[in-house]
Amino acid sequence: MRLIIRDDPAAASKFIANYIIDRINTFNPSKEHPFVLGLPTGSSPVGIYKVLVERYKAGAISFEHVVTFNMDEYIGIPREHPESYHTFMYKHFFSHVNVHPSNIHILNGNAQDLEAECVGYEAAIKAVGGIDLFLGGIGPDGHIAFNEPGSSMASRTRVKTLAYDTIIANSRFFDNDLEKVPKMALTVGVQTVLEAREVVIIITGAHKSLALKKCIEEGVNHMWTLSSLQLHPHPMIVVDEDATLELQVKTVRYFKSIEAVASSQGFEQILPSKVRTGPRPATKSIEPLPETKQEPSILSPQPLTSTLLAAPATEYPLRSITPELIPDRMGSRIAAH
Ligand SMILES: N[C@@H]1[C@@H](O)[C@H](O)[C@@H](COP(=O)(O)O)O[C@@H]1O
Repeated sequence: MRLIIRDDPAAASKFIANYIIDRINTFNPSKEHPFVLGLPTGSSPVGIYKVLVERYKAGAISFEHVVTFNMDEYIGIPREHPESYHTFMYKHFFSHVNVHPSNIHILNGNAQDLEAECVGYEAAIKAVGGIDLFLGGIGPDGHIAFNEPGSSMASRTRVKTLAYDTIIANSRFFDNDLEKVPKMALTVGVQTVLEAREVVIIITGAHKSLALKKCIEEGVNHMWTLSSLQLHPHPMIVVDEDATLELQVKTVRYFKSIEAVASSQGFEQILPSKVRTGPRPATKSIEPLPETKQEPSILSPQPLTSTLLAAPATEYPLRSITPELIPDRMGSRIAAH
């Protein structure tokens, strides 16, 4: 886990935008080998999109070969609604860069068959070889995408009822009228996020500081679904100073010192080159275990346990099927005389 602390939301956003640009450029995507980017909505990522658009206009990045998957979408409001996540994404990002409309994926909250929509979304992610980098934000209750407290850590894209706290939080976008806030949404699951090769989260503001504490200083807990990142091999959380208010001083100092020492040694903490540039597995998003046992190092920080824990739920070892019950009576065990 990397925790990057910056003075304010603008500096945190700039750090993430530059990180994403660096990742895409290093990956050097092509039509046959596109970079697959997971994207969030909400007020937190707005500053990131702003920098990405500026840097695109300055010629620092192209989205020509970038495929996108959004995290979530409300159910029951038209796509053209000013607060739909479709509208949000076009307003803040897609309309300003050269991403191909055919490469954009956003869940359709008005699909006739919502279940089929979710299954198809997971299949589409798999078909492009999995998500390279999932960018996300969190709610004040620590939810990632719309994976509200109590969501299964093995969850996948599905219909979700929104928590009352989230409905209240989101009412600011609906004239502060709870009645107008959609109560249901489609969302990628916790497991969908964990299967991305890399996850980057932005958290800003004192109102999210308790969630940050729960997610990084305490154990994995389905009541704070961001804490699932502790099971991911390459998570990075970027925060502003306000978001650290509930953290212990030693936690803040620890993560700051890690970053300072790394840069004093002349390098950033980077991903193993295979994760940065592929080659990607055809259908699985998790890298195969190395054949020879490798000691984890700064360039290969992937211990065996994290690989196993982040493996798709379907790949956990299956228990053998319980045999049919055979009727048995104590009497039948007593030898006849
Ligand atoms: N489903 C979205 C989340 O993906 C987002 O992280 C959260 C935070 O939004 P904000 O950044 O506005 O606090 O809002 C909604 O709940």
